[in-house]
Amino acid sequence: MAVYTEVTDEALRAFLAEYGIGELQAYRGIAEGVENSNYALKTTQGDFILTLYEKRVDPAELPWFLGLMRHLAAQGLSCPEPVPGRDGAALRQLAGRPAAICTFLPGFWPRRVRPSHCAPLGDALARLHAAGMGFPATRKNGLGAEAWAPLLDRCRADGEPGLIAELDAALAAILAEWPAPGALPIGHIHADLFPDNVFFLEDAGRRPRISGLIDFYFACTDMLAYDIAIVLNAWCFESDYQFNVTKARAILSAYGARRPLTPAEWAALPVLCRGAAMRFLLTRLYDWVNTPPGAMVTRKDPLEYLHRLRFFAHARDAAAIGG
Ligand SMILES: Nc1ncnc2c1ncn2[C@@H]1O[C@H](COP(=O)(O)OP(=O)(O)OP(=O)(O)O)[C@@H](O)[C@H]1O
Ligand SMILES: N[C@@H](CCO)C(=O)O
Repeated sequence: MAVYTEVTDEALRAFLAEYGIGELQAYRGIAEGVENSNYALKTTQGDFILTLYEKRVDPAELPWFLGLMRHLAAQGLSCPEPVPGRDGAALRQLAGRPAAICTFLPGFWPRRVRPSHCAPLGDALARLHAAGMGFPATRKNGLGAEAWAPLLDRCRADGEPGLIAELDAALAAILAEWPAPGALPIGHIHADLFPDNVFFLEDAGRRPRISGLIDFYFACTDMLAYDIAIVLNAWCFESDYQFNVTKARAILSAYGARRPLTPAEWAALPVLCRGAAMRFLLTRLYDWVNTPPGAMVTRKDPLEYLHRLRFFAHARDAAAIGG
């Protein structure tokens, strides 16, 4: 579940009085998500999402995330748009936590990814990258390549020794090949565009179209192709860990129709995919060894990403992963 901070009825009504978004009619905590506390609000003026920012989000960075979301929405990308209070401020305090209200997006995230989700996804990722171009402020990727060795060290004492040894070797190989700064095009990337952060609506023929992208709290300024690598990791593996090259091709060709990849990006794609697998493996492993038994949060399985890492380690070139 992800309601770490409980909000009382009274506190919420007092909070909403600072906005001009109507009277509260109903609200409920949202069980999904692991990072922040989320509430769905219904007011006399419509539906909204209230987020209370928890552990991993640095409050000093919230203006950047909210500013990026505002910028992307203004460029026509469908994403949550921060709603300002009567005083113009979108970032406020509630129940002792930084909090913001954003617009509600309709649609559902795909519990089972079908190939037909993948072209719209690739297209949306390219649109996101294009829309981000005019946002001037940058944010370093706090979970980028230089964060991985320290993260692995913090898992070392509690991780299974065979696994830690495999990760040590894999990480050394990834870092040895990692693109140098400036080698690939950079921009603002989502950095966590998993199926649960992409909402779809379907027409009568079950053809999905994207209704919006959510959860920009890992967004940062990094290699655009690294965002593609994250998406290939998160969307293209079946439950038996088989890589679905049809899905990957659909993502890559729809993305490339809007922004063709450079030869250097194609060449780097396999190592970027290994790096992305390593990043999610490590954060999941860290959470796995540091979440106390009985905590009210669903831990995600790190080993899913070990299988992905092993797959990408055998991919000789981009053609092996759908390029
Ligand atoms: N703008 C929005 N419109 C509609 N629903 C939303 C919106 N933002 C969040 N939600 C709902 O809240 C859930 C959790 O949101 P989100 O993924 O941002 O949380 P989180 O705690 O940051 O999770 P994680 O980082 O684990 O994905 C979503 O699956 C969705 O159901
Ligand atoms: N998408 C992440 C969770 C945090 O955003 C994962 O699946 O490990």
